[in-house]
Amino acid sequence: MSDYYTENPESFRGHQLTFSHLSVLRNKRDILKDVSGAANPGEILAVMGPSGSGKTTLLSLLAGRLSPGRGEVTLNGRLLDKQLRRRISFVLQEDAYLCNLTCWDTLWYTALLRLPGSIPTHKKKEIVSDVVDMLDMRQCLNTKIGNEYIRGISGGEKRKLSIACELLTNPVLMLLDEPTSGLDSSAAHSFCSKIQKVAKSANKTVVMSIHQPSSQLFNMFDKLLLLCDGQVAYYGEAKKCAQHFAALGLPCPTNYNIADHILDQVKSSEDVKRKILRHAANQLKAEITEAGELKNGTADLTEDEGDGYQKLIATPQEESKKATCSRTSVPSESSWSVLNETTPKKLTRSNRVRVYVKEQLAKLEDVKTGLVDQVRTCGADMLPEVEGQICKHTNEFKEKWPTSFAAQHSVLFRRCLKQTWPRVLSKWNVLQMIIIGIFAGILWFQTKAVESEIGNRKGLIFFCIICTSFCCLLDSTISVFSDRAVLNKERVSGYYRLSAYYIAKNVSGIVSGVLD
Ligand SMILES: Nc1ncnc2c1ncn2[C@@H]1O[C@H](COP(=O)(O)OP(=O)(O)OP(=O)(O)O)[C@@H](O)[C@H]1O
Repeated sequence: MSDYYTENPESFRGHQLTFSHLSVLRNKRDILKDVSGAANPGEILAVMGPSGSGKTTLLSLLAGRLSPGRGEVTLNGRLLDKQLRRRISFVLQEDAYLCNLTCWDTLWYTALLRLPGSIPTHKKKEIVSDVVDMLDMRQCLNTKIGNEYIRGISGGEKRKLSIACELLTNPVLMLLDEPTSGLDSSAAHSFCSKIQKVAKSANKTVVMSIHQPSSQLFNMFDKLLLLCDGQVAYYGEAKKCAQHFAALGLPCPTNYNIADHILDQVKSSEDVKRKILRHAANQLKAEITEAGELKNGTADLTEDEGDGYQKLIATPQEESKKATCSRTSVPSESSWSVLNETTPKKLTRSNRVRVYVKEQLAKLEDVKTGLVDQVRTCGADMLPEVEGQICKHTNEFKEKWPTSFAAQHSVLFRRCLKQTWPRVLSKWNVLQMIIIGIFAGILWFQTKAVESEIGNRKGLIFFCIICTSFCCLLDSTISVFSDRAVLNKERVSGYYRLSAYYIAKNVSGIVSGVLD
């Protein structure tokens, strides 16, 4: 794997996604109601539910593309802002592409548009190559994407391409909306194992909505969020879900796919649904009460201690233990038990939390002092370099666009030409031009070079100009509709400025029109 995925420590450390009490109301109907949960780095959170249960709406909220009526979404404790939103990738159910480009062209132009201009070209090629290898896409690199008229890459390859385009930017969070729809169970399994590999090796947080996974696929998920009519029917470890439903008196029959079983239950009678939802709501309430008890214990902490506490209360919840503990310095289950054993029994729970927070803050202070000392021992010369690196990373993510206007225009111009080129050079277009040429030749054959023929000659020039302009205009008008989905997708993801696209499209249209 390229060091691009690991060299930025901030991104490799991973981002924990937390969403709490999300509610969306549309046309007086609760599309989502009080949905809470979390997803950890290196893990896959699967969102399941019957059709219309609110999976896509939830993913749109998590991507920051929709504002919730209530609730909040945070990444590593920070509310989603414009800067963070740009580091989230959202792969839609139906993705749009330029049909005449090959997979390699698509990836390469995406890399040129989305990777910061400061990365040299050879490094960008290396990154694209790595992503191709990660998703095992070598065999379709030179195949056109295609559309309903042009035979192109398969549905599964299209899904991989969508994910590859997003992986190029090294996102901190990947949201995939039904990435396996349209794939057979073995293709879906192989696809998800690749996603799992990427999540684990690059420490990405992955949330995917899925309809009806096979049992093999279901076992790959670390956590599961089951939705029923926009409400949480189950949230927790995927492998504990069978046990949970059995405890509710709804055991999964032997040799039956647990994913199918739980979907059947949330689609069954109103009584069963109510029972499942009530139980999930009670569970959530219990967790909130526990968190509330812990929070009360920090009322008299200082501001710094309070910050440490926020990290601490995130960890007792079962879901956040594993990943955060391995990557960051938040306590693990074992540290909780150590804490319980080593602190005097008379201390209340809130006081134990306080002692623990103080210890952790002291440790962090030690680490900070150690780092400063290390830099000092290596020589003061290193400081400007370190500072420069920090500023570079920070600025790269603060800048509004990853590349300059000129670079965007140049890439978009080449891409537009590549997209229109096959049409300009198509046999039908060449034949059309020959017929128009013959027609004009017959009409204006052997026009004499005398004053009385000036009108005729003007007519010929007018005909040629109108013919070229209309072909150009018609082509642009048609392509606006076909390219619109691509433009929308790329604009929402912040690929480029609209002005750069508009100018590139027009200039390439004129060039193709003249060559036509
Ligand atoms: N803007 C809107 N106005 C009114 N209703 C909406 C709006 N957006 C979504 N809905 C409704 O909200 C419900 C949830 O939609 P959503 O697309 O999130 O479901 P889903 O679980 O992703 O479904 P599927 O699995 O079929 O893709 C649907 O019943 C849909 O009709």
